[in-house]
Amino acid sequence: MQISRYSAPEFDPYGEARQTETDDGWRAPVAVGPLASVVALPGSKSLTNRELVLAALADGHSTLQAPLWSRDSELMLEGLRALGTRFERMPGTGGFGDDLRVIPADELVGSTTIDCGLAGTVMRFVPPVAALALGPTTFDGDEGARRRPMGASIQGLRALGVDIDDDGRGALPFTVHGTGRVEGGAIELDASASSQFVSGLLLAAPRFERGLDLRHTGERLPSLPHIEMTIAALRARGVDVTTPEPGHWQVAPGAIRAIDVAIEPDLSSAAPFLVAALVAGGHVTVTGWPEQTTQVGAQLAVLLPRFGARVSIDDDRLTVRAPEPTPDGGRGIRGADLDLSEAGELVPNVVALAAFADGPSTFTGIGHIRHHETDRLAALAAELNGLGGHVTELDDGLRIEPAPLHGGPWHAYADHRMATTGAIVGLAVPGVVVDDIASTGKTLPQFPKLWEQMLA
Ligand SMILES: O=C(O)C1=C[C@@H](OP(=O)(O)O)[C@@H](O)[C@H](O)C1
Ligand SMILES: C=C(OP(=O)(O)O)C(=O)O
Repeated sequence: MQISRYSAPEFDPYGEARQTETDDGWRAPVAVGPLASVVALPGSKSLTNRELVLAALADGHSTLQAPLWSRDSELMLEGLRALGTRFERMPGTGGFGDDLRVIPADELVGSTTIDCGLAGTVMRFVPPVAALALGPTTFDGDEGARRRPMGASIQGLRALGVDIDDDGRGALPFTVHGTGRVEGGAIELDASASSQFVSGLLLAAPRFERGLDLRHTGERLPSLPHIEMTIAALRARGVDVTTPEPGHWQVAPGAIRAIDVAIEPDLSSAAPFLVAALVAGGHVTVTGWPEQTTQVGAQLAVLLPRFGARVSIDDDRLTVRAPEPTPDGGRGIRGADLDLSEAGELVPNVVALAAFADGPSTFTGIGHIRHHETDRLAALAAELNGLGGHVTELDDGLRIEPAPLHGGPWHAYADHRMATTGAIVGLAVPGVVVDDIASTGKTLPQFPKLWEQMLA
């Protein structure tokens, strides 16, 4: 199947990070002393990509202020553009690139191919939009994307009356044969592999003729805060969404209001910087921390104290301070046993923290992160153990027993959060070389520069 590879004419999300790589990879800088750093971060991936979809389906022009500009948001933009949405860039208000006006298509049109890259939000949020377009839309992506589960999206759309051609593997590539309308109605699906199956259908549901009555049938439902984020974004645009009981959502058919939205900084991208304060010592402040948010990254304010961090919030600045060092000069980081099912995207960075604790940690409820950009449970165990660590894979989690680490190669598996996890380890372990720091372009193209600035 022919697909058009990702190419954004004006913007190379990997360019900036690539410049910091040598032929071997990126030599993770070692922290030479305690940190005293202030970090500002660009917009949230999850908020940006939800608002792009909703703005494309809205009843007028919407403006996104301070959206994220990264590979995942560019792929979303290109996908929606291919279906007829128009975009106008305007001078930015957020310090990390332009603002964006979104002009919905009078009529969405398929007859196109959409590259999902490795973006879960693109592969799960755009097919329901393509179902509302007239004509066939083929979805494909990176090699790693073809391993990510798509069965629940495909079956869910079929149950709503949408015609889809696939090869039966429940994965990319597949073709949605849009007819310009989706009947909608009541369906069941198993979203235990990803909350994004639910979010994707909810986002487009107001445009289905009968709306949507969706029940999750699986035993577990990961990443609930991300579903709450979807519901909040819909409600902010006047959509009637209810949750009669856990795992059951109803969306009434109706207009999606055009609004202007300010995108919050990405609090999950804050994780490596805040974890750095514990690993290197000292303190790190992240600016623009929202007072109220649906972002799961806000849980860092309660998660990091479980490892001994001291967290304070002063206006819109969140500061994380390292614990008091132990009498023998240790970092004073405690091990912790945590169910991280809500916060799967924070796991890689938190695992790096656990590797420097005084005692073991066990993280459970995260079997689904085997389906993220890579099998993150296997990748974290392999990379830390390759440097002398003692990490055991569990069915739905990881056990980390701290062990002295040594330098060596760190594979990112094209996974932005594996790359930043290697950077965290390298703060305290000389000679860690990350093979693909440019993978951070997925959500944070400025990562190497911000990391250097934090250490300066
Ligand atoms: O809807 C979203 O924006 C996301 C949902 C979560 O996916 P899973 O439910 O697959 O973990 C999260 O891990 C991902 O980074 C972003
Ligand atoms: C799982 C993640 O991404 P995606 O949106 O591609 O699922 C992530 O960012 O950690």
